[in-house]
Amino acid sequence: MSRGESTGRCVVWIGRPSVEEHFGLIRAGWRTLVADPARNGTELPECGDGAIAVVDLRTKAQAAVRILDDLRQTHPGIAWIGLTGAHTQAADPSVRHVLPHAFEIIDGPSSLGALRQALARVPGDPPLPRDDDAPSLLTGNSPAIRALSQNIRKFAPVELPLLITGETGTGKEMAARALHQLSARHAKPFAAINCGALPANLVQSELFGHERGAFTGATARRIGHFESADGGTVFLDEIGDLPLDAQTNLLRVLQEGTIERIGSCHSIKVDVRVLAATHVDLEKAVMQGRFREDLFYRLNVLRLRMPPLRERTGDIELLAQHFLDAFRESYGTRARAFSSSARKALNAFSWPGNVRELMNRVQRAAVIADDALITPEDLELSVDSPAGDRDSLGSARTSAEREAIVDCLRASAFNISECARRLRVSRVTVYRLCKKHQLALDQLR
Ligand SMILES: Nc1ncnc2c1ncn2[C@@H]1O[C@H](COP(=O)(O)OP(=O)(O)OP(=O)(O)O)[C@@H](O)[C@H]1O
Repeated sequence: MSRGESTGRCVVWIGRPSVEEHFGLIRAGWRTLVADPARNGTELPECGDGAIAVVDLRTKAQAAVRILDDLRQTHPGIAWIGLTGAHTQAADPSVRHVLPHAFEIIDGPSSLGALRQALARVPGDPPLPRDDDAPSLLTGNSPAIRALSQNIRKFAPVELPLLITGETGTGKEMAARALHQLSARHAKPFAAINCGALPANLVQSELFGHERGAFTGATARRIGHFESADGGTVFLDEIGDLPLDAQTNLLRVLQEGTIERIGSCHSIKVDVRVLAATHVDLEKAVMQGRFREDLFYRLNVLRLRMPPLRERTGDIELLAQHFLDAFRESYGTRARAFSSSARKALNAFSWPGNVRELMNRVQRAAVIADDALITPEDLELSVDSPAGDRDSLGSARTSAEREAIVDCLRASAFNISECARRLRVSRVTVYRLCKKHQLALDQLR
């Protein structure tokens, strides 16, 4: 029993958390119960007085406030944290009215880090962190995952840059966190930066910082991620998206261990280990002149390949059950296991979105299943999956087609028109192909 359980400390999430939010809290040691207005109506999960409510006001705010009101009646004085978005303030006055009573409001795009920090600020015993048992975070027992875990243990203490390759959702960031936690740097910061999500004009400033007046709008000095992670690890996700000028500066960090803030000509020593990840072929990017060759060789000293889920024989059912157990406790769902046809469908499916997609499908199934056993329909999977016959040439073609579509959808930020333009096909064709490959856009994101 964790300290969180013994003191009644838990999170009651009002709304429906994304799978990343859900598992992010569970991994941080928080027992997480969900009151989803779309599913439970106004039914409240059973929680102790030490509970903290996280009220998701980004969508269906009024329904969430109704549940919060009920919870505050049964647990007067319960601390709650509000997650608000662009539309929250404009909503019903009853929603606006409740905001001043929040322990804290997190405004803007969801950030798990900010939520975890806000939860830690609520007075009371924090839960025991579970992040320290890093190797077991990579749930799985397949030969591929066991070999990977061995390599993570081997590479963690080595002070060299490392490149993690693998398809989307295979767990690259998880592996990077495990490498950090198993290294001598574990007590220092771990900074995860998605290079693909940074606006091109802000990349340098985000990574290396800037001086006051360095450019229009730089009204104060800003410390970049490399400086604030001094002594720790910097994880650069989607490294292939880093603009060329930032690549040059990154090379200097790797060669000389120094950075310069924008607008300054002083070098600052930084001691960070750089881990980078890519889901695109960096060798190809080098050949096309989009990625510096010298940087590629610097980063590619050690390499970890994250196996796609379809290669992890035996792990699919294990992971599915692992996620279902967590969702069952959180949602109080009836579903306990998977029917034999659901297991067959899980194993036959090709999982283009890998573990992330599996989590999403299991979450959805756990929420909607009426029975103790989850069916293929609950998972939105057909029993006759197109990937059933994996070794044939036809299957290889199907796989390549599916991968091309997933990559393109991702590169187009899941905008169908943009994806159709890039693939030079009609939007209808993109929809048809998504259907053919059972690509559910909301499960891949
Ligand atoms: N072995 C695993 N056990 C439990 N959860 C996992 C495992 N592998 C991945 N996950 C979960 O799957 C989700 C995707 O993982 P992660 O973000 O690490 O993938 P990624 O390869 O970095 O994805 P992307 O390329 O899209 O950034 C996360 O919520 C992560 O917690």
